[in-house]
Amino acid sequence: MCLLLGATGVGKSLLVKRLQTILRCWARGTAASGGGVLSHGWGTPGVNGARGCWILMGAAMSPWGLEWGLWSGGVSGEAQGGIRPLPALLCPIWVLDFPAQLSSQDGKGDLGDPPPTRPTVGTNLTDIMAHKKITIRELGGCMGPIWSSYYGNCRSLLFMIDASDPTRLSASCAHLLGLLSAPPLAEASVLILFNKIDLPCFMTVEEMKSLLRLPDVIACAKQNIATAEISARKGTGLTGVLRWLQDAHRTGV
Ligand SMILES: Nc1nc2c(ncn2[C@@H]2O[C@H](COP(=O)(O)OP(=O)(O)OP(=O)(O)O)[C@@H](O)[C@H]2O)c(=O)[nH]1
Ligand SMILES: [Mg+2]
Repeated sequence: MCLLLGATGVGKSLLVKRLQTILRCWARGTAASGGGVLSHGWGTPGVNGARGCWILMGAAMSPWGLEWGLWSGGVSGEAQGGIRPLPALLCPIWVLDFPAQLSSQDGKGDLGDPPPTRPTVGTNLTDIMAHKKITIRELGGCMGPIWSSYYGNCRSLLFMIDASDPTRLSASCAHLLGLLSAPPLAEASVLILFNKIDLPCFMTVEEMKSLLRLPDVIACAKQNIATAEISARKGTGLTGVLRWLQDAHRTGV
């Protein structure tokens, strides 16, 4: 179980929806390539080499680019974007792996318009398949007073902070310290997410971390704590969140 916590309106529900969209997209991509995830290596152009080039280009562009490229299978990269198929008899084939970046500049492109969300009153359970099934339990920000009833059986914890609204930092800090000192969460891996980095803010994330005394908090906490800067709206940093979840849930529940 992964707990997803944070004040109301920080973007927890949108994050879960975006993670689902990304995973659906990857699942379709791997299915289109015959379910085969290509590994680094060499192949013959025109057989699987050209397709390998396509995968490289698609993955570098976006998951949608990847899907489109695979559907178009066999169309040369040159025709679609000025990337020439490699002329040699053997050309590299790349792993169809997590793309490093899933974002577009306007927040509408790759992942589509952000789906609407409503304040979560209560709790939302969502299963995602990131190599194995991971259940994410979002607790609405308004449930803060009773979050602790849900700490049991928690392997990982995503704690979200609104990076566009430093006025709520002190409340987030109090919540975070409460979580880190809760005995049932002593073994959990913790990822602190600074969300909404697409919005302008008068304070940088580094300044916020320093205000939160985050280096000291991390040094003193029992848990393994990582941080990430993301935009659930644009998709920035979400592949990193999925990787982190995979690692945190590699064993156990
Ligand atoms: N600009 C921007 N808006 C975001 C981002 N993430 C979420 N939002 C918006 O913030 C608002 C609140 O998002 P939710 O996902 O409902 O927030 P929540 O944390 O689930 O809130 P509760 O369920 O009330 O605890 C919505 O309008 C989202 O579209 C982001 O990265 N950037
Ligand atoms: Mg919500």
